[in-house]
Amino acid sequence: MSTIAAYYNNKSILITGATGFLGKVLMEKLFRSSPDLKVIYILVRPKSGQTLQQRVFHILNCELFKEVREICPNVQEKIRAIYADLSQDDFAISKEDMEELLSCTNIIFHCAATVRFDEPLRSAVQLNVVATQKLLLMAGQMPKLEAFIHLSTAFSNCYRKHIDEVIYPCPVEPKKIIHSMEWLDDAIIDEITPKLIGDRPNTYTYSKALGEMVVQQEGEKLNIAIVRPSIVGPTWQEPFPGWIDTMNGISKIIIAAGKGLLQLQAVEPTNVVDLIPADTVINLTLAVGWYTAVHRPKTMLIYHSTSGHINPFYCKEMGLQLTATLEKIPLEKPFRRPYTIGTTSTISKQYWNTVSHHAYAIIYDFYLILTGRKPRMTKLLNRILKTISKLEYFSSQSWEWTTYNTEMLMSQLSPEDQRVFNFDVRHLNWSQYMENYVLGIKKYLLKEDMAGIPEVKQHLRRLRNIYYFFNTTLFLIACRLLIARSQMARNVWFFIVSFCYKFLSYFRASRMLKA
Ligand SMILES: CCCCCCCCCCCCCCCCCCCCCC(=O)SCCNC(=O)CCNC(=O)[C@H](O)C(C)(C)COP(=O)(O)OP(=O)(O)OC[C@H]1O[C@@H](n2cnc3c(N)ncnc32)[C@H](O)[C@@H]1OP(=O)(O)O
Ligand SMILES: NC(=O)C1=CN([C@@H]2O[C@H](COP(=O)(O)OP(=O)(O)OC[C@H]3O[C@@H](n4cnc5c(N)ncnc54)[C@H](OP(=O)(O)O)[C@@H]3O)[C@@H](O)[C@H]2O)C=CC1
Repeated sequence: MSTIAAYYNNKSILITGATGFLGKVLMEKLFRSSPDLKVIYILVRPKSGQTLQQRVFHILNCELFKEVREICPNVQEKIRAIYADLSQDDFAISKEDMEELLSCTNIIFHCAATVRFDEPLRSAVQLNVVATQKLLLMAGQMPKLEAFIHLSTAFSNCYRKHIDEVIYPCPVEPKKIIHSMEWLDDAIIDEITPKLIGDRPNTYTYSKALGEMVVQQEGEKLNIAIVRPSIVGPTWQEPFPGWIDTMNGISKIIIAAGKGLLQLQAVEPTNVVDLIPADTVINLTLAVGWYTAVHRPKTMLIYHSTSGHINPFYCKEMGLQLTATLEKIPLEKPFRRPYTIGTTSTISKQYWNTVSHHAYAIIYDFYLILTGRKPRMTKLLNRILKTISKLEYFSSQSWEWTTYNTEMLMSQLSPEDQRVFNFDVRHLNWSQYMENYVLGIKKYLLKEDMAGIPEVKQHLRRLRNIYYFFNTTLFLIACRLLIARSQMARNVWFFIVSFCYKFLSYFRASRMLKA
């Protein structure tokens, strides 16, 4: 049996952010690989009118947990959902629940965070820094705690091009930031936010960097490690390929491209898209949990979960794969045929934005008005372009992450552990992965009907014909206008027509001779 899987058996595990994308994949893998674990405590808040129990029921009944439901029929009994709101001072956990957590927890996986790039600094700090600090305080009171694993992001120091497995301190101490958030009003915080975040693009990356500093400073007495994934994509292999249920940045680009709404993305074709599958991140996280608890490294280790250094996926390749896949597995109701253009040149971006986005939206809205309907495409397009512009910082650059600790950990694993907790992406086939990515988006995120694919393909063929007809008409109109105004254009036009005529006559004559 796998040593790591055996380690988690009979353990009481606390997970924050279990209702999120990575939290679900983490719980699933734990139940699948170590069905004899004692209990998983999850800190959950009621949301969207659902109680805690309804949320847990919903998670356990999703496709991701299909295999777990068979392997571990009593899975419901092994999950203890604890009411908690991490943005509140004491997490709003009841006294009894807190006592149970403090006395029983063996391992903590801290996944909860706000991942919105445009979160106001106050909320980002509250969740990604203050909540982390409080959880560390709680961890310090847990006599049975063996390891505390904190999920951060490989982009917490994205102002650097080369990122090592170390903490890079922020100029202002987290404690000072936390303190200032207590008395400054929102308007002032908004004003100083750009100065505080400095070269970072948003409050997310900044607050995650502060969170790491807090982990380093306050977790000194704990057995602690940080995992930093890059851009997390759907599952690669486990429990099945393509599972995804989150609309993160890159999925937004894929959906907008699949719906034919977005053709241009600010990317340098030779840049690397550092995608990492969710199951790879979770296998590494579980291996880190085991290693930290059993081998107790003297210093806190940071592990990068990235792909670019060993199996780079270039933007150009991704664009091509995406276009090909979206032809094979089209998304429902496309506005236009999916096509991808990647550029970072301002002039080129403006040209393609006008020709490829705005012109179509205006024409379509005009058509809607003519047919007595309300125009909506320009509004939708502007909204999508605004959203996508917030991702430009990440799509237009490349980073390099060192992975010595991740490689060291891999070398410490037995062959069986390397198989069961595989986090080696060297053999990941990106073309296959992209296909499963689109399939996963279609099936699990957009919940579209697979049986409708032939109909969509037919619709795409119609769109292609409209596109050719439209372009030919435009070309002919342009020629006609030019001919009317310029003797030179007239000469060129007559030359082309007479050349074509002569070629056709020759072709017909030679065919008649052969017959
Ligand atoms: C096509 C050409 C392709 C060419 C070639 C191909 C190569 C491509 C290469 C790509 C390179 C890599 C890219 C890197 C991306 C991520 C990097 C992550 C790095 C960090 C990693 C981490 O550690 S990060 C953790 C995860 N964190 C996120 O990943 C961001 C979360 N995200 C947000 O922080 C918010 O999203 C943000 C963004 C603030 C906007 O915020 P926002 O308010 O402007 O926009 P919203 O998202 O709220 O959407 C507002 C309304 O637009 C509607 N809409 C939105 N998209 C739509 C759509 N596609 N189709 C229809 N409709 C859509 C939506 O349905 C809403 O409508 P309604 O309001 O009616 O519901
Ligand atoms: N996804 C990605 O691309 C990447 C993610 N990461 C990191 O991985 C971790 C998990 O990310 P991911 O799963 O994608 O994020 P999600 O947004 O999918 O999940 C966030 C989780 O945090 C919980 N949460 C947020 N606010 C509160 C609160 N006030 N009280 C209690 N719980 C709260 C959410 O609960 P609820 O369901 O109630 O909202 C949810 O379970 C994060 O730390 C993130 O920074 C790092 C790199 C990339």
